[in-house]
Amino acid sequence: MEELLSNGVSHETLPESYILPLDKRPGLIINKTIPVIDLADHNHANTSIQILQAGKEFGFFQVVNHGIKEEVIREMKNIAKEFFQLPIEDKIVYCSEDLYKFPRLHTSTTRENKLEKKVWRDCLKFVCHPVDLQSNDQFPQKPSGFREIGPIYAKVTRELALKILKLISEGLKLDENFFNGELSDGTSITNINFYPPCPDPSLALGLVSHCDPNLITILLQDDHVSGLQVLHNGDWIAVDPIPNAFVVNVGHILEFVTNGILKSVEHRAVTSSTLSRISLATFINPVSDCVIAPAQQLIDENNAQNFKAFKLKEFLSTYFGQLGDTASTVNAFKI
Ligand SMILES: O=C(O)CCC(=O)C(=O)O
Ligand SMILES: [Fe+2]
Repeated sequence: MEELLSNGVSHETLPESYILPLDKRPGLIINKTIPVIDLADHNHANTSIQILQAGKEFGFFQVVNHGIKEEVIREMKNIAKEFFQLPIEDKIVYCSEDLYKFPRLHTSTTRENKLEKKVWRDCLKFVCHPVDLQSNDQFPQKPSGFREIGPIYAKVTRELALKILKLISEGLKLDENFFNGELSDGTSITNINFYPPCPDPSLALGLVSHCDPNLITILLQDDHVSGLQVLHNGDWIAVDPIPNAFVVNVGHILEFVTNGILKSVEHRAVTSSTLSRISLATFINPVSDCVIAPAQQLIDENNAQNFKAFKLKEFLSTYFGQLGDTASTVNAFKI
C-alpha cells in the first residue's frame, strides 16, 4: 500500500511520481472571483436567480449567512486537523485498498488519473448520509470528539444542500421537491482532504483538474490557506477562502438533470510550500439504482433534450473508467 504523506516525516524533495507534465502544472491565474450569495436574503426569488446565474456561468459559488453555526464549522475543522496530526499508528487502521470500506484513509496512486501521476493529498472518506446514530463506527474513534461533531456536521451540510437544491428547483420552475427522494437520498460521502506543505508546488497539484460525479458538492475550505481553483472560459481562477462560507458546486448529475442549464465545471487544488491545507467536501448522491434523465419540464419544442436517460451505475462506471476525463464522460451521455 502507498505510504501516507501525513506519516509524520517532512518532505524535502518532490518524488518524480508527483511531477506533472508541463501543461498540467499550476500556472497563471486570472483576477476574477466566483459569486458570493447571501442566503439570508429574504427575497427568495432573488436568491434563486443568483444561484442559477452562478451555476450557469461558473458552476460554482460561495454561500454566506447559510445558518450553520460557526461553532459547528470550527469544531469540525479542528477535528479534521487533529485527525491528520494523529500518530501514524492511529491513522493506519483506517487505511485500506478497498474503495468501498468506510471510514477509509488513503493517499493518491498513479492509477487515478490519465496522467499516471500522484497528487499531493491524503484523504479520509466517511459516509455522511445516512447517519446511523445507533452504531458508532461510521466516524473514526480518534480524535475524541469526532463521533460527536461528525453526525452534527453531516446533518447541517445535508440540510444546506437540500436548501440550495430547493432554490434551484424554484428558479427552474420545477416541483419544489424535485431533488428530494431518489436524486439526493443515496449514500453520501464526505472527503477530508489534507494537503501537506509540498516541496515544489510549481510542479505538482493537490488534486488534478476534475468535475465531481455527484449531484451537488458542499465544500468547506481552510480559513486561511487558498488552494481551490476553478476553470472559467479557459482560465483558472482562485477561490479565496471567506471564513465560515461554504463553496457549492454543480456535479455532473445536476448538469444532466437540468439538461445542461447548470454546468459541472473543472476544478483543481494547488499546494503551498510552507502551509498545510484542509478542505471538507460533502458529495450528495442519488440512490444507486436511480435513472438519471433531464427533467421533462425543461424540454419542449424550443429546448431539445441534450442528454440521454441512463442508470447511475452506468454513468459511474464510465466516469471512473475514463479516470475523471470530463469531455469523454459527458460526451458518452450527450444526444
Ligand atoms: O480542496 C479543495 O478545495 C477541492 C476539493 C475537491 O475538489 C474534491 O474533493 O472533489
Ligand atoms: Fe472536486
